[in-house]
Amino acid sequence: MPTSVKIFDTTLRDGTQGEGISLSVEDKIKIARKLDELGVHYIEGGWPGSNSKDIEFFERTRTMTFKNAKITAFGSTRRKDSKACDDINLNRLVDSGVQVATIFGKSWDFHVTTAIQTTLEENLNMIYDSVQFLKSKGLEVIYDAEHFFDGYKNNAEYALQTISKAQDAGADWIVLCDTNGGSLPGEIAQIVGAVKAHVSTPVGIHAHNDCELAVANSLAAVQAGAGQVQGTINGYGERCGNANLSSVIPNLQLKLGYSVLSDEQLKSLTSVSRYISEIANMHMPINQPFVGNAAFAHKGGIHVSAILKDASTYEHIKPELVGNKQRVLVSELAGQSNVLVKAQELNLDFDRDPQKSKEIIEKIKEMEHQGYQFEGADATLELILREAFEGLEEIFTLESFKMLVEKTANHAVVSEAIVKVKVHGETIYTAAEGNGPVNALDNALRKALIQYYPDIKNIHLSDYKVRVLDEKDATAGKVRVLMETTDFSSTWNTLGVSSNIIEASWYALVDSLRYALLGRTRIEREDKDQLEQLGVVNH
Ligand SMILES: CC(=O)SCCNC(=O)CCNC(=O)[C@H](O)C(C)(C)COP(=O)(O)OP(=O)(O)OC[C@H]1O[C@@H](n2cnc3c(N)ncnc32)[C@H](O)[C@@H]1OP(=O)(O)O
Ligand SMILES: CC(=O)C(=O)O
Repeated sequence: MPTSVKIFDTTLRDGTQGEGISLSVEDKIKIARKLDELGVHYIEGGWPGSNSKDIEFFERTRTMTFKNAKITAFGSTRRKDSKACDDINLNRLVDSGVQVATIFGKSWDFHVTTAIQTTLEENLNMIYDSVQFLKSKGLEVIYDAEHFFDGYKNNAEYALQTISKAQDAGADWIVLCDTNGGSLPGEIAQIVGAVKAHVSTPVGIHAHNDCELAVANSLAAVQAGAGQVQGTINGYGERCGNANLSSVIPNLQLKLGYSVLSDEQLKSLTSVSRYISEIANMHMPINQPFVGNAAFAHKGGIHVSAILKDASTYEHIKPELVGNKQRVLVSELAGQSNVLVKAQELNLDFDRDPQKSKEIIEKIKEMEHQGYQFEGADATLELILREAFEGLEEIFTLESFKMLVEKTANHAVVSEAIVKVKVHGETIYTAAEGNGPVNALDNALRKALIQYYPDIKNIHLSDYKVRVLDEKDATAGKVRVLMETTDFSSTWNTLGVSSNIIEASWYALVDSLRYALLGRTRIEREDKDQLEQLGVVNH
């Protein structure tokens, strides 16, 4: 049985077959560089026979140096009833300049007769001729046996004949594909075992996630003798995606003891996975195992109390092993421990005053009962904690505000806000228009404050969400406004709750400015450092 496993990353090929993902050549190159730093062994860059973007990717990468990974180009076996040497796709693989070609061929008799509409014999010839042609050009050849598991279940003898043909023609790897993602781990293990008894060529696995089992199936295949796992970062890919390498890799290395990456490389997994989600412009689920923001976040008071004694009470691995970190959330489910940990995180000067933390917990629970929810509003929570532990200076006080919203038959809606605030003992009136009432209020408040706090010109509202709260007693008829503000190098979130949407927005707005003016925290700086490392923040 192998003790090491090769990782074949297909984020740039099968990953881009996922709905909503489209990468430019520049994006692909950035991702390839990151994957190489992570330490994957193969990077499948695309299909040169498919489009000019992929041809350009290979043109550019052929002169680049990769420390760890081999770049591979993807294609299919030759078209039916033709010669391999005349096949455009196979020639594009050779012309791409890669040293490794990955081609897929049919294993399932039903696909041979229905999808490509040829004979079982001709399909065997297509496989043999194509692998042999690429080998004759000096390439390492990875043969992806498409639909192998479905083919084996339907006609095991034929499925085995197809991979024997690839082996006879000199394939370096035979990768068994669960293309439709419908197999279960027990079946995968049994069939990989049967294949291992049939061929001597090293075997790999390529699993799709249609039953949410791609990671489990990949692990089962490795345990049955597969030495290569194909997958994508964050599980991107056709339909429900491919095996998620951000989970496959740590499971193989930390749970099953296979050698995959170095310890240092494994520590970059979280940042690589988040970097790729940024470049792909795909939302990263917070609860993604190992690398998600919530993968080691503790909310329940019981959990937090225990992790303070020993983190392994509620953590299956040390988050640092994969470059993630522990987080403690404060909410209505919190106990005193949550507040103490949060206060420590914020570097607050407190002397473990149990009475004070108890009061804060009570206050937070009451506010959550009224509709506040602090998990998404770290800045508002921080202001509450700073206020309680350190006391905060008042940057201004509201005397009043008024809103005017006017719509005439012939003109678009105009919003205007008039604000009266007291700053440093002086009362200031301002009025401003905006493209909506909240924008007008924001503009008027800034106008009042800018002479005292010129820094606010650099901050902007970047997101605004309103949620109508459930009809529970305390929250009936209320809305919760969540605001995101940015200074283009960091962002922070604040929150307001009221039965009036303008008042809720006001609370969130005031907190967003207070937070900006009262100084960023260690956490904000850390996040910024992390984003800089990821290359997401530009100066
Ligand atoms: C399991 C997988 O994920 S495989 C990868 C799937 N990815 C993609 O398809 C993305 C890239 N694809 C493309 O850009 C295009 O489909 C191309 C350029 C490859 C082919 O385009 P076209 O020539 O217009 O063919 P089209 O896509 O309509 O049909 C596929 C053809 O390939 C044939 N084909 C399918 N699999 C194979 C195979 N393993 N070996 C040989 N031929 C095959 C089909 O029979 C069909 O031929 P037909 O037109 O004679 O019926
Ligand atoms: C090759 C491939 O992508 C598959 O069979 O799913």
